[in-house]
Formats: sequence, C-alpha cells, structure tokens
Amino acid sequence: MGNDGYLPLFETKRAKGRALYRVFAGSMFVGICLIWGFRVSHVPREGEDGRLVWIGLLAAELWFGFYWILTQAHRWNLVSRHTFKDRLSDRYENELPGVDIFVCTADPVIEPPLMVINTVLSVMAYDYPPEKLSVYLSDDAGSHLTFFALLEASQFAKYWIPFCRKFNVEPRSPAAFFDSISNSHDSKQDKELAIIKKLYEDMKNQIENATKLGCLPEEVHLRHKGFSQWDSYSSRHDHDTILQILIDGKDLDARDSEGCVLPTLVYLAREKRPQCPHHFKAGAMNALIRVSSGISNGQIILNVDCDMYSNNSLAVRDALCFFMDEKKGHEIAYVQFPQNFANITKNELYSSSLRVLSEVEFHGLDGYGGPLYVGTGCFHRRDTLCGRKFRREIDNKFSVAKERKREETAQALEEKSKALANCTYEEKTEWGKEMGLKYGCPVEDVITGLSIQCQGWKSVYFNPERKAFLGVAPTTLAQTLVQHKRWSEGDFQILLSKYSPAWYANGKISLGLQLGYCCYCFWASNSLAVLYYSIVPSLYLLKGISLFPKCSSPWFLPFAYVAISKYGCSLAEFLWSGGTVLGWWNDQRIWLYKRTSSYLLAFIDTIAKSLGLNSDSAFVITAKVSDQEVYSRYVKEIMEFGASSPMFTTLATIALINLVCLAGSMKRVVMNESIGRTYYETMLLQVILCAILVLINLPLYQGLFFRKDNGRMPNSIAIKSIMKIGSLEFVAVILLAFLCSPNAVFGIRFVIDREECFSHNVKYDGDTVHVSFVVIKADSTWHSSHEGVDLVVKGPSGDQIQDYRDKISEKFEFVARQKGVHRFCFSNKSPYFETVDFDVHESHFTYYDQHAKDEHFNPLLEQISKLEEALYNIQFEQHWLEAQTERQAIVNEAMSKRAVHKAFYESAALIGASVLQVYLLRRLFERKLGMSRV
Ligand SMILES: O=c1ccn([C@@H]2O[C@H](COP(=O)(O)OP(=O)(O)O[C@H]3O[C@H](CO)[C@@H](O)[C@H](O)[C@H]3O)[C@@H](O)[C@H]2O)c(=O)[nH]1
Ligand SMILES: [Mn+2]
Repeated sequence: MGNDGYLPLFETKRAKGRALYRVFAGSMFVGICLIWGFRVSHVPREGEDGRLVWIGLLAAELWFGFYWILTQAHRWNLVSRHTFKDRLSDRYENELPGVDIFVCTADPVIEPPLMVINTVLSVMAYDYPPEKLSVYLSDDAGSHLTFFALLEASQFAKYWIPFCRKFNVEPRSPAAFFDSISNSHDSKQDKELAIIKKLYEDMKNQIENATKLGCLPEEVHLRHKGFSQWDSYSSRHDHDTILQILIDGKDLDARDSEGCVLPTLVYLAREKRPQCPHHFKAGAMNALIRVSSGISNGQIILNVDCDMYSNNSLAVRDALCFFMDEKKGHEIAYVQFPQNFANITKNELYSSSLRVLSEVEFHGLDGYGGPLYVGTGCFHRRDTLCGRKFRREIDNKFSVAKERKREETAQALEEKSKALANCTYEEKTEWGKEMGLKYGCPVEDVITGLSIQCQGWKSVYFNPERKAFLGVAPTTLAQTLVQHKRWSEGDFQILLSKYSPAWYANGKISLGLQLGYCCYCFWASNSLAVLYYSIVPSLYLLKGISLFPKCSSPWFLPFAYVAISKYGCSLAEFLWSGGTVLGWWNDQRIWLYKRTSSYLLAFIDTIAKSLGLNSDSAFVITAKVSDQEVYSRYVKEIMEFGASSPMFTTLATIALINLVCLAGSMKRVVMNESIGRTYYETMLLQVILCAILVLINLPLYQGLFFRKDNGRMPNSIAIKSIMKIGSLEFVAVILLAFLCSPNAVFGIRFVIDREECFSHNVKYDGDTVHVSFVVIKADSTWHSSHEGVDLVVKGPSGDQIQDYRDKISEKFEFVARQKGVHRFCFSNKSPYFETVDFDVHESHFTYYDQHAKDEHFNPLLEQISKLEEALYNIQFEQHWLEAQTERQAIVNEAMSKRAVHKAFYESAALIGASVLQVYLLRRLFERKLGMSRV
C-alpha cells in the first residue's frame, strides 16, 4: 500500500540475489578481457603458421565477448509481477472493457480444425462477462472444413461454457480437459461429465471424419447459409472475403443451455488474390482489427495462435489488472504472457520449451521497460495497436463496453464488414506501416512491439504460476530449425531495418532494452563465429598447431574460468527454470545446430535480400501434427532426421570434420606416447573443444551411420557432407593419411630450453624410419648465428644410430635393425628457447623383403600399399617443406623484399609440386582401384 492508502492492482518485485549475480558477471568480464589480452599479445608473426587463423580466432572471441555483454541485459535487472484480481473485481466488475480475441489459422492440414476449435472454445470460456467477450477466427486457408468445425463448436459451446462455469473447469480446452481427468470423484460432476464428454466425442468424430475425407457431406452444406459463400471460391489463394457471425452476442436468442448470454463468435477468411500480397499473419491480424471494430470494437485485443489454448480462465482479468491500474496502467500498451507448450518431453530433445527465455530473459527485459511482443498470448490496447502515440496526460478511462444499438441485422453488419477485409482496402493507407501490425518482416510481432515501445509505451511481462497458454512445440529437428530460421531472419532484418534497436530505438527506449532486443537481433550473425570456432580449432588440432595456451601457462586460467562459469551459469539457469541436466545438454546441442544451420542460412538470406538478390522471405508455418511413427520417436526422444533438409548437410559436415580431427589426434597418442604427452599438454583446450563437439554430435553419428529406422539421416545427406569434406584438400589428404593407413605421420612443434626427448616405437625389424626437424625460430632478436640443435638417435638397446650437431634443419632416414623403442633426444646449447618442428614416419615395406610370404600373394594389393606408402612420403616431405618455408619466412623478415618474394615463389612452387604429386598419385591410386573392380 502506498502512503496515500492507494492499493495498486499489480505489484512489481525485483529478483533476489542481483548483487551476487553482478559480482559474478564482473568476474566473467575480467576473464573475457584476459582472453582478449592473450589473443592480442600472442598473434603469430607475419609469415608464421596460423597467423590468419589466430586473427580469425581473435575476431570470434571479440564477438563472443561482445555478445555475452548483450546477454547481460537479460540478466542484470530481473523483475516479476503479481496481480490483485480481487481488487479489480471490487472496483471495476461492472465497468470491465470489451475484449476481442483473435485466433489465427492458416492451413487445415498442419493446423487441424479440431485443434483450432479447441483453442477457440478455451477462450470463449474465459471467466469474463460473456457479453463483453468476442472471439474471431481468421482462417487464411479459407477452408470450409475449418468453418464447419467452428460451426460445430458454436453449438457445443452452448453446453461447454455453462459446464465450465458450474464446475470451475481448468483448462477450458475440452480436449486438454478430458485428457487431464482420468479419475474424477465428484459423482454429480461425473454424470454431467459423461454427457458433455459424449457431446464432445460426437462433435470430434464429425470433424475428424470430414477432415479425413477432405470434404463435407452434401447435407452439411444445407445446415448453414454460410456455406454458400464458398460457391465463388476457387482456391485458398483466390477467393472473396468470407465472413460469418456464428454467434451474435447481441442476439437475444443466442443463449447457452442455461439461458446465459454467449460470447460473440465470428469466422473470417479475408479476400485472397494471387496478385495481391497478403502479408501472412500480419495481414490477417490487420483484417481482424478492422472487421472487429465494426462488430464488437473491444478496447482490449488478445491475440493467440490457433494452437495456443487458454490454460487459465482468469488470464483476462490478470491482464486487466495492468491496464486498469490507476497509477501505472495508462502507460502500458501490451501485456505479454510467456509461450508455454503442452507437448514438451522430459528432456526436451529440441529444446523447444524456450525455458530460459521465459523464466529468465523476459523477466530481465521487463526490468528495462517491457518484453517483446511474441505474437501469441498477448493482450493489446486496441488503439496502440492501431498506432496511437503515447501521451502522458491522457487519462486511462475504459469505457464500459456499450450495448450496441442494433438497428442493423447481423447479416447487414456482415455485408458491411466484408469490405474491410478485401485486398484492395489497404491500398494507399497506413495499414502495415503506421497502423496495425507491420508488414514485410517474418517476425511481424517483434517489429510491431518494438515500434510501439519506441513511441513511449511500456509493456509488461506476466508469468503466473499456472500457465496462461499452452501451445504445440515443433516435434522434429527440421521443423525446429525452420522455425528458428524464420525467427532469426526476421530479427536480423529488424536490426537492419529502419526500426533497428541499435539506432532507431536510441533514446526512445532504455539502453538495457536496446541491448536486450539486439541480443535476439544478432542471433543470425552469431553463426559466423560459432561456425569458425567449431571447425578451425579442430582442423588445427589435427595439424598439430596449438591455438590456445597450454595448460601450464597462466593464460590457461581465464579460458578455463570463462568456459566453466559460462556453462555452469547456463546449467544453473536451466535447472532453476525447471529443466533437467540432460535437457540442458540437449539445449546446448540445439544451440549449436541452430547457429550452424538456421542462423547461418538466415544470415546469408538476409544479406542477399538487402543486396536485392532475394525477394521477401516467406512465412513457413510450423506443423502442429506429425504422423504416428514420427511422433512416437519424439516421445521417446530419438532425434528425427527423416525428411531431407539442406540444413542437415552443414550439421553433418561439421560433425564429421570434428570426428575425423579427434580420431586423428587420438591416433597420435596411441602411436607415440611421448609425443602424445607433449601434444596433449599444448593442445588440451583444443582437444577438449573437439571432444565436446564430437560428444554433442553423437545423435548425428547415430543418425548417419547406425540407425535403421525411418528417422535416420537420409543417405543423400551423408554423401553430400562427405563430399564437402573431401573438397577441403588438406583435410582429404590428412583423412587418408590418418584413417586408411596403419602408418602415420607425426608432426609436433615444441619449444626447447635445454633438452627434450621423444620416443618412437618401431614395430618391425628392418622398417625404414624417416626423420625430419626444422628449427623454426629462436627466441632471440640479437643472435641468429648460433641457433641450431643437436640430435642424437638411439636404438632400443641404447646403441647410437645417428648424431647431428648444430643443425638448423635435417631430414634423414635409417633402417631400424631392431624393433622397439627408439629415442630421439634434442639438445639446445644456446642460451635462448628455440622452437623446433619435428616429424617421424615409419615405413613398413612388406613387399621389400618378404616376397615369399603367403599373405602377399595378391600383387594388386601390394601395389596399392606401395602407393599409399608413396602418398605418406609425400606428405612427410610436404610437412618438412612447410616447416622449412616457415622458417625461411621468419628469417626473411629482415631481408630485402625481393628475397622474400623469391622465397615465397620458391615455396609456392614446392608446395604446388607436392600437391600435384599427391594429385597424380591419387589418380593412379583411383585407377588401380578401378582396375581391381573390373
Ligand atoms: O499466412 C499466415 C501464416 C501464419 N498464420 C498464423 O500465424 C500463427 C503462427 O504461425 P506458426 O507457424 O505457428 O509460427 P510460430 O513460429 O510457432 O509462431 C511464432 O512466431 C511467429 C512469428 O514468426 C508469430 O507470428 C507467432 O505468433 C509466434 O507464436 C499460426 O496461428 C498461423 O496460423 C497466419 O494466420 N497466416
Ligand atoms: Mn506456433
């Protein structure tokens, strides 16, 4: 209670623990700055391996840091709201405003009429004076099946609404209610329950039969005059406006089974013409706004999607507590409820519950001026939706919904209103621009909400304990990705549009809200950094080049801290929002998938569109039903790849690259323990990153290689992604080198202070061991004459095999007389550190000295293995050349430009030659294989 004794209709509470969170966020920020510091201070010198890649990583990390700062706007200032509905009733029960409810549907196949009318019935049964309630169904398919279902529902409502009132039923969607009660004990209710259930089943059967057949029995057409409007109908894209007031609340005969007034119920299919853009849901909503203004003209408009049934019959009153509050109500333009879903499985495989968004992020936005309008579960003031600007002095009087003087009949009203839904009505008007929902954006809702907020209005996020609306979340991976493509594309378009939260909104909404909007608007551009981070470090892991600090370095700490606390925090948020640990893991996977497919495509499409290469993006409607088999996999939480989608190709490609890289790097450790140890010390973060990427992609590998059911990845995708990998030349070579062969090439780069030893296990007596090393650089700017290292090679019995002194680079081979562990010890006598690139490769030439053995009778195989061997030798040589080139480049830094150029051309020629060799040998190899098939 305020000092003046005023009792508000709602209160706003700040979340607890904000100070703690802010300290934590501060420490994260320090960590992020340190990471940036590391990147900037360790950029490889010009000419050194990985310089460009390093700069790319710097860019990615700058982006992630920046994006993380944006996400803080969602967490810095959480608030939650509470309403006092009893005060509302005490003060205003007789002066409640008219409420018009808009339900949109667009396709009777993916939005079945039975589902649609369940939503309609649930909102008709709100606990609100029925004479003030009007429900409008917009049917963008203009389907007579949907009309028929609504007609049936208008009859059923006469029994359903009194039943709900009498037994205070929740939820008020009949389907959801009958599903929820399996064992009711109230015997009086039991009897009536049985009756109403029977009525519902009858209606359901009628509707389902018609839907299955796809047409209506002849006699049905005679049941209602409204069907005659389909006489001139040619297709869903080409028909007149169809408008039918099915229940006229003002009609004294329109009463329910207990004689009470019924809410008004209207069916509308706006005019559609192929040459006339219809602007998807935004167009439908604007038609509804106009048509309803002539019929009921409720001051408050509730918008729900056809799958979002009301789960809480008091939600209208909750919303009114905000609008009608005497002190703050006048500045509130809309009240957004969260999007919740009825079909979420325990661990939400596709992360479609939007849990963190509704339990955390929107509360954060609310702290800065109000949430986005997200298209469903949102109450608006009619006049703000029509473009009224905010003015402080305007008083907040809600006129009581007046009795409409009905001189005209409902039929005359219908005829008059039809013109408002015609295609041409909007020509040369502000509809879609300054009035109603905005056109041209796949997220008409977000851009409309933003423009309302920019006019000075506030919005409110209300997330009550009992969920107000429950919808249908996507049940396959493809649907999820398509939906997110639409969202991220729309949001990104907003960023580039004239309503951009980054500049247009400047000074119009709070900075926190600007950042909050940007966070969603940048979803699409996130894809680039994520793509880079999920591919490049793994490829460099395979190459043996470290891109992160090694674990003994102090720079390791900020990386570890930021990664652990970022994911720790996200896990905590997820659990706190009611999720499970596995659910969180799935959520991370879907984030990766969305960012590397939906967001990437959205990014490309938006850029293409702004360059004029692409036309307007379409609104792909999310399916609300799936076939039995697909649905049963959804319930069992088995990932659905079934239908081929171009988005799967990028997902599969990334997954395979990471698998190859991890396998390749593990092979090094298995083949040579000593190198492996050093390797893992310098590569730990890269190994972890790659391993996590592989782990998170497990369902994808299963879908690609192991599953037999219809939900597995289509073969075409597997082939496409393998081809994609193949086109990356060096990955292909490495893939061959590491996976197909029993031998392997190791390359390791290490820094040597005094002495460093490696061992290599030679498997067979008489194997040829190829060794090479290059001193890449010395840590001294003054000396360059004394660099060079000694290398001593010893056999298994300690006998010295080779001994090189003061060498900058060497390449040699020897035949191991004895199998067993050979040791390679480098020593550095200079006073400074030197970086050495070292490579060992063992060839087991079986055909060389074991002609007579039985297992080698097949000369073709022998040839192939020879070829393979040659391929590895080339790779080995190439590595040595590269190391040499690198060294050369560093040395050349001080030399004249001409010399640099010469070295560059020389090395390019060398690399070119070796690539050519690889290519020629490969062809030979392929031809051999081809021949062997003949
Ligand atoms: O031409 C169209 C296309 C869609 N719709 C309706 O729009 C609603 C939302 O479509 P849906 O495919 O379910 O999209 P979602 O991604 O689930 O919807 C979210 O995102 C959309 C913006 O991208 C918003 O419009 C929605 O309100 C919001 O719930 C549904 O009721 C459709 O019937 C139309 O009325 N006409
Ligand atoms: Mn939907």
